[in-house]
Amino acid sequence: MNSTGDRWRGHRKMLTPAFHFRILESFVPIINKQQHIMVKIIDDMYATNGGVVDDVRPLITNCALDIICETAMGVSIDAQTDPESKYSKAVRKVLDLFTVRFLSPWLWNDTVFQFSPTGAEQRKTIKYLHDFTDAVSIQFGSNLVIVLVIQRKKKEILQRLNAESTDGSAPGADIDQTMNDIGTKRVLAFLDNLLTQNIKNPEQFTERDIRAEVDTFMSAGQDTSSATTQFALQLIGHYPDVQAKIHEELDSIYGDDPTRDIKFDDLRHMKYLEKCIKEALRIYPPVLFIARRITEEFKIKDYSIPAGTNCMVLFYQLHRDPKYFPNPEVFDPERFSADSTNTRHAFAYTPFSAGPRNCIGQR
Ligand code: HEM
Repeated sequence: MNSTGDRWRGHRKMLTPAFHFRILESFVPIINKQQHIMVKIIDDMYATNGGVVDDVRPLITNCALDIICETAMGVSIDAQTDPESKYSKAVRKVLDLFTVRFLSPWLWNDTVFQFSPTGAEQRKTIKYLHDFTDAVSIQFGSNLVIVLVIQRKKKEILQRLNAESTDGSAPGADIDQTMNDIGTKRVLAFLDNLLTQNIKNPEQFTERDIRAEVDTFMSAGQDTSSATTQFALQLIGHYPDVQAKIHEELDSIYGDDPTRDIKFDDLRHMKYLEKCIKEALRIYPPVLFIARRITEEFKIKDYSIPAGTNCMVLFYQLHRDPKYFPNPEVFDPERFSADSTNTRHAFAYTPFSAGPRNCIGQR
């Protein structure tokens, strides 16, 4: 996410196949496992708290964290069942420190930030997260088991690769076949995909690069997804007519068995819910803005923007332009009916950004 130029282009090309539909579909069992845990926690709270569930935000945050950890790294950190999990607290903290810096202009200067208590706290927390990515600590009850995930997984793949390579071909020659074989036994995480790239091109895609990409997935994927869910629930809660329609749609899918596992194909039938989520992303885009450094001078109307300028695109404001979204503060999922979407300017709504650096996890 922070790299530029050829390095970014090369990594983006390598990572794009990891977001293929087929791979996302293989994550459905993980999502089901975690959503069942969350529903049980909510049910228990409801039963023991006089029919009231006070605050679903931490539940959603922890569920999103468990899903992203398992899909990105193939390990479970049990954030839902162990709310004291040090890792989930550290992720939260890093995001909070980012907000503190953003709201404190005197900390924008890198040197000042480096010597500030906030900078020191951020360094400490990021170091913990890096160490975690290299050596994931999983808590099973009171036993702390340190698993060197990256090394362990690489070893597993290489052992298998060497065992299968009977014709004396170069290491890495059968890597795709080996990964297919491993994939028939367990769900392949993003990390497996990154390790495949590393085994194929160790110099072009190093173990350090793997760590950077896993970090990016964790930070880019977790907070955005959990914020979207929370904002969508809040908005739906304020609009009972919308809520009733969603209920009707879900009943038509799960009516005879409301507790059954979610299937990938169910998504195709959640047309109205999809519109609601899009509308929630319009009103409360989790990425409020993006920033770019201009490399070539260009003009907007009569204003000339010189090279070297830092520019921000404010999605929050863009999504409230009454020219494209009349009564912008009103939650109206019908803004995303096919007719409305087709007639609107393509860049009037960009919660996942647009262009070559848009969100790789959009689908
Ligand atoms: C509702 C959920 C999400 C939203 C609203 C969102 C939004 C965005 C936005 C606006 C950007 C562009 C940032 C920029 O241009 O500077 C971005 C980039 C990115 N997102 Fe997401 N994102 C979401 C979920 C995810 C998920 C689930 C993943 C991965 C598991 C992910 C991975 C990434 C990565 C790797 C990039 C950097 C792409 C690049 O630089 O080539 N995002 N996201």
